Amino acid sequence: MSATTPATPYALELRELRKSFGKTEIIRGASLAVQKGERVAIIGPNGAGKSTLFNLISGRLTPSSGEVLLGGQRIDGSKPYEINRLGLARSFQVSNLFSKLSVFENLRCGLLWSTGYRYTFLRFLANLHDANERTEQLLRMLQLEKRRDDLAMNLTYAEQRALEIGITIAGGADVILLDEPTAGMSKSETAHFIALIKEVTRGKTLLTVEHDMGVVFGLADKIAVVVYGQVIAFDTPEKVRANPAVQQAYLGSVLAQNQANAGLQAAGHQMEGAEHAAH
Ligand SMILES: Nc1ncnc2c1ncn2[C@@H]1O[C@H](COP(=O)(O)OP(=O)(O)OP(=O)(O)O)[C@@H](O)[C@H]1O
Repeated sequence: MSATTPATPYALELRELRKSFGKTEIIRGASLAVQKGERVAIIGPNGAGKSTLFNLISGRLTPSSGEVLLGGQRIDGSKPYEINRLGLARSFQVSNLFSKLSVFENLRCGLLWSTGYRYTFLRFLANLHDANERTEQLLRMLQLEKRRDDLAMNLTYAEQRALEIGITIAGGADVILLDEPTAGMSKSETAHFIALIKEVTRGKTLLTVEHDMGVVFGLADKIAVVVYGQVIAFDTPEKVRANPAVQQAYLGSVLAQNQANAGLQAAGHQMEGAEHAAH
């Protein structure tokens, strides 16, 4: 036996990842190490390379150089379904739901697909009972029990997003990638949905690409700031918010913009106060 105990591998690790499209390098040596169970929001300006990073992690794109490791195992160069089998699932857009299947059937398909039922019919039968039970559990978790037998196409937008996340987690992957999970939702739907995501991904490692700072600060244990194809900061929300390099490159302007409206009202009150003091 070796005298040194190997350290627990990261749930997901990017090592000096690079990706060029033609002559243009878009990902320029991005590194990131995510611990098991962490919830990470990837933020950054438009065109910084966030979606490209997601595509490199999930196998949709192959890196020009560098490594992607899932639980310590190299996955760069593997196909998306192989990466999925190894325990990484990525959310799909609503349009990828089976619109003419019921909510229950959509979830069960997601579950059976990831458990590899299609190899043999006997395995399919053996899995079916378990799959039905697990699907019922998921329905409860997603708060979609009342919609169990409705067709996916008849759900509200927020319910479709919930179903899509349900399908993503159905196969039991440990690492989940969600692309702007609350995009297009109202404020109250968003708040509810953040709580739902936290609930259904408890204990899992979660990465989201997110533009909405409310969602970022509500959901993430850590924030990875991507600027010009590199991860320029990776830390807790408080530390990222206070990081001068992040302020300068990105967050300062975004937060300033987000707070502008609220700030106007506060400024109004301060002005009133100042006028009273002057008199
Ligand atoms: N397949 C591709 N071929 C050529 N260029 C691409 C390809 N995919 C992405 N790009 C370019 O890479 C850059 C980064 O794009 P990407 O979508 O990763 O950024 P992003 O940070 O997700 O942006 P946004 O926040 O606007 O969604 C962009 O300039 C984009 O045009």
